[in-house]
Amino acid sequence: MSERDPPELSARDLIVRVARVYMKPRWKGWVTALLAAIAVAYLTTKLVQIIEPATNDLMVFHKPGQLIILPLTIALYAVARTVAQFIQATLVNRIGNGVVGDVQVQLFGKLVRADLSRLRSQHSGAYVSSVLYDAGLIREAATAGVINYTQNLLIVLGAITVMISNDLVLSLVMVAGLPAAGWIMRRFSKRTTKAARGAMVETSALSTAIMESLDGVRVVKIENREDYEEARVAEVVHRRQEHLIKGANARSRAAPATELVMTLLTAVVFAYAGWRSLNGHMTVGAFVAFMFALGTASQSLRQLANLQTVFAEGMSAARRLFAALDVEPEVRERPGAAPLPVGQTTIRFEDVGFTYGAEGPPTLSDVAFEVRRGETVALVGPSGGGKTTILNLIPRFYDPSCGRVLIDGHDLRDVTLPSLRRQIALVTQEPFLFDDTIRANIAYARPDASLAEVEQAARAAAAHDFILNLPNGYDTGVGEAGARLSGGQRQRIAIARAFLKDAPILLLDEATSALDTESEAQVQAALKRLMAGRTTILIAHRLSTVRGADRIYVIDQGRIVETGDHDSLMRERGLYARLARSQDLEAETAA
Ligand SMILES: Nc1ncnc2c1ncn2[C@@H]1O[C@H](COP(=O)(O)OP(=O)(O)OP(=O)(O)O)[C@@H](O)[C@H]1O
Repeated sequence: MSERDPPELSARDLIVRVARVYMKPRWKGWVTALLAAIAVAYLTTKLVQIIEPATNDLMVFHKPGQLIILPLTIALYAVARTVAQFIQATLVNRIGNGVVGDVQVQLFGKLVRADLSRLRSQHSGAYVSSVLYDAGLIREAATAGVINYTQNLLIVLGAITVMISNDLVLSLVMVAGLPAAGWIMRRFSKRTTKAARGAMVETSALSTAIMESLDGVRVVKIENREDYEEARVAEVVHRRQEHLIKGANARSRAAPATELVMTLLTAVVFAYAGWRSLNGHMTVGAFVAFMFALGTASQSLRQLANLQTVFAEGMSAARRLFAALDVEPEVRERPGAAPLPVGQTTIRFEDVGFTYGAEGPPTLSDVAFEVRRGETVALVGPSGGGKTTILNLIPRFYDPSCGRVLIDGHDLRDVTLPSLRRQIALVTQEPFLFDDTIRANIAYARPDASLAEVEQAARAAAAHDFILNLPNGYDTGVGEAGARLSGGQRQRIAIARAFLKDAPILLLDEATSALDTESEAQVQAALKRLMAGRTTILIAHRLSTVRGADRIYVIDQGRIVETGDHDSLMRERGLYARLARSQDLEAETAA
């Protein structure tokens, strides 16, 4: 039941795709930023070029006429360059953050629609890290990275041109040194790529470890495991640090190593230029200009070396991003799927088999039953028998591995997902509430519902009175996952949500297991009202709650092993009777 994983993309495919998806919609700004970067490179080259006449005319030939013109020209070039740099930076920031926003929204959109099996296969911390961290890395590579790279590359080329026009032989000596610098950059780039990948994996592990410790904070406290959790997180932090240090080292060594090559070449330049000057073949201006060009080129080369890391990290992030975006959910609508008509809402399982994951033993085998409109059917049986799995197949959280699930004769795989899920209300063991107001939580399925409708649903769910006693009534915030409410209150909010949704099919998963007697009585009464007139499938561990069901299916090891009402099943003296007896015994012991 796993989704199909896409093949890994090559570097070229990644670049093309980042350009198509994120850069194309912003091409005007991006091209302007690139033009600004080219202007910066051009003006830098101009500044390099002017050094020779400036030095010769002012220092060697002492031309007073140039005293104003040359410094003024330099100042003009410098101001123009700064303007171009401002334009470039502003655009790069705007485009970059736009890209981050796009990536984050797209990634979350994909996650929230992904198969349950996939979402369950990874900790949510990993998704959080991906949404927050990877997006930033892609931004850096796709905007600042590309534009600065172009700029610095052009500056290097410009500086080399100036050097060649000055002295061909000397330039050839310098150009001969470039492959050495290139080799160093490639070497370090490999290391940074590796470190970037490692850091990403550990960033996701870190979010996971932190979220897990906080989610389970009560267990951590009661078991005095704070030190252990701290050490666990410290270990991940340490591993992440190792990768970050390796990456940073490679990055910071790449620049000085490139610089070393350039400085060694400078020594060669001095030797050669000194010899030429002694013979009267080189002016001071030419030499100073050459050295200035060399300095500019080497600074840009250093920047290029640094940018290798940005690209390496961006590529790793883009690879992860697209791998996540390209996963096609298994549970999806067939082409031409039609809405499920609102009809009798008879649910039918036909020889359904189901296996979690690609292999492993089947969780369900030959499950066949029918629930007609308005009936209440209970699923009972030992823990792990497959009751929740049966329930999960009805809203298509998963699809059966074999057999069919039908509503009013329509195979669920042939109907549209929203139309199917509109007809189903689900109240689970641990109802989930969002960190929002009571009203928003009740109206989650119908955000347009009026306050009167929300109140009516809350009354039916025996929740209205306690809601009015809260500080802000229906506008009271419930806290993270409803933490400010009791278990019974959360249940009743979930029941109110189901009332408001008013769906013809009701799925109840052990809705009253965690409540005290008084809460349970209130919740039971509310559920009874909710079930009236709806097609209901109810899972319960406590058999006392299923006595009123029209039929009871006893599920054991993925199969229906007994069927009947309470009395007939008791007479059968099978598994149900045994479970009932053991629960009576427990009740007596508890009393
Ligand atoms: N996401 C999953 N991935 C793999 N196996 C799973 C998954 N969910 C459940 N199972 C396995 O499927 C089997 C049936 O689980 P299910 O939750 O349907 O049982 P249940 O009858 O509802 O149990 P309980 O009464 O304890 O809630 C169990 O063996 C369980 O380990």
